[in-house]
Amino acid sequence: MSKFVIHGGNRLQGEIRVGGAKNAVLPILAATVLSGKVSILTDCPNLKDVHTMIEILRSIGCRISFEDAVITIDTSTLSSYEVPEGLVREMRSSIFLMGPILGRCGKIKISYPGGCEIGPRPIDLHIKALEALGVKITEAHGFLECEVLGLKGCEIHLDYPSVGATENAILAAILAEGTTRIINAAKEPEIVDLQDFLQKMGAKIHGAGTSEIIIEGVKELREAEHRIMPDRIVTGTILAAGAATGGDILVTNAIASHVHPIISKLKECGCLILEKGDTLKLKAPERIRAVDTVKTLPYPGFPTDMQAQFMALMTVARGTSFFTETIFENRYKHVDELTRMGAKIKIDGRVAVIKGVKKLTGARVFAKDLRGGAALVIAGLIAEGITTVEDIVHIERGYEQFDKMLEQLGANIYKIK
Ligand SMILES: CC(=O)N[C@H]1[C@@H](OP(=O)(O)OP(=O)(O)OC[C@H]2O[C@@H](n3ccc(=O)[nH]c3=O)[C@H](O)[C@@H]2O)O[C@H](CO)[C@@H](O)[C@@H]1O
Ligand SMILES: C=C(OP(=O)(O)O)C(=O)O
Repeated sequence: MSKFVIHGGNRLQGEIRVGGAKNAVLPILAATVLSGKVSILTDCPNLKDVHTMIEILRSIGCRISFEDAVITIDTSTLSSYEVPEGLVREMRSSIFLMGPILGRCGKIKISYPGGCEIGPRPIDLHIKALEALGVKITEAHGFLECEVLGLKGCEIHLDYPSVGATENAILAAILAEGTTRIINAAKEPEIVDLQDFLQKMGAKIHGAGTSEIIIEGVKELREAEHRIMPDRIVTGTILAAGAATGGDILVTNAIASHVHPIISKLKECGCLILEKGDTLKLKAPERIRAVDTVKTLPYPGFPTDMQAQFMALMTVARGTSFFTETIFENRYKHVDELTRMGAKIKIDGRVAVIKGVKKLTGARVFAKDLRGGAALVIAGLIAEGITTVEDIVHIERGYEQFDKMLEQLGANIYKIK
């Protein structure tokens, strides 16, 4: 298993460009199935999850090339509605294929994706939305067998603004007959990016970014080209790393409005942040102040995908902060590892109390999940001595060449394979 070795203490300085978002490219890749034509996606991140999605799409007959951040996909050759179990188990996001394959073939057989490192992650809301559109779903032996004679537009009230369920419902409704309204939809920017791509293919959809999305079903879609939106979580992670090290950095290809909840917390910590065009400049004080509270919420609240990285930052802040994780049940696995590095953190259910210390000390720690792993890298950048972060396969699901990005900003970090 690969690991990162970090010699802590360097202040991050310089400029870095953020690439396309994992959480945008995955549903968009699934959406390409709907057209049965060629789609071209640019600025795609070269990540394990993206390769898994490509492998799944190839296994059901699609033709794909991925070179220099450009994915060209021809879904006219789709030949199967059965998604291989091994690949579905590898990546939860394979569930995004339900809506498009049902739209295109009227059938899908897919294994239940199950839970993952950050919690049980049920798919009841996806199932309810698809059933509302007329899909008959049978669950047996760990598989979902779904069938529909013709999807019918309807009103879908989501009990919770689930990002994935909103995306799956959109994808199923695009080729349905009539109008679908998704009420209490998730408002995340990745849903707006999905809408932009679908509109380029000729879909009739509006409202993404608000809590009500309206789709008029169409019979056919066309070829489209789309540039994937910048990854707001990578942007936030780099800003947090800059803040933790007392840095002075410029992040390019960033959309400031997508990271406002993070920027506002960083300002509370004493960082100066300047937004200009598609750049964000951060200048951090030598030692940041603790923020009182961080509560994860659906967008535009503070993102759960930034909770761990921000906690790493708070471990060395002046003062005490209180975190509440409201989205996932099991997203504090980084806490034991941060504690091993000298952090003072207490957990009580969904609340974590972080008492800032003057310094962390380097240690051998294990990434247990994607963002928790990124948090350990940030901790390693500020710790005294050497930190080894093991099991970085988790980190590499969501960060392309994380070590190289940080090295470009002056960090002393390298990867051992
Ligand atoms: C690929 C992708 O885009 N992943 C993101 C997406 O995940 P994902 O789409 O899985 O997250 P959801 O918004 O669906 O999940 C939020 C909460 O709803 C629950 N839930 C969800 C669906 C369902 O059918 N039933 C149910 O109970 C989940 O267990 C969780 O507690 O949004 C999350 C919340 O911003 C992010 O952390 C993930 O990075
Ligand atoms: C939890 C995440 O992703 P996924 O939904 O792909 O597991 C994440 O990106 O932090």
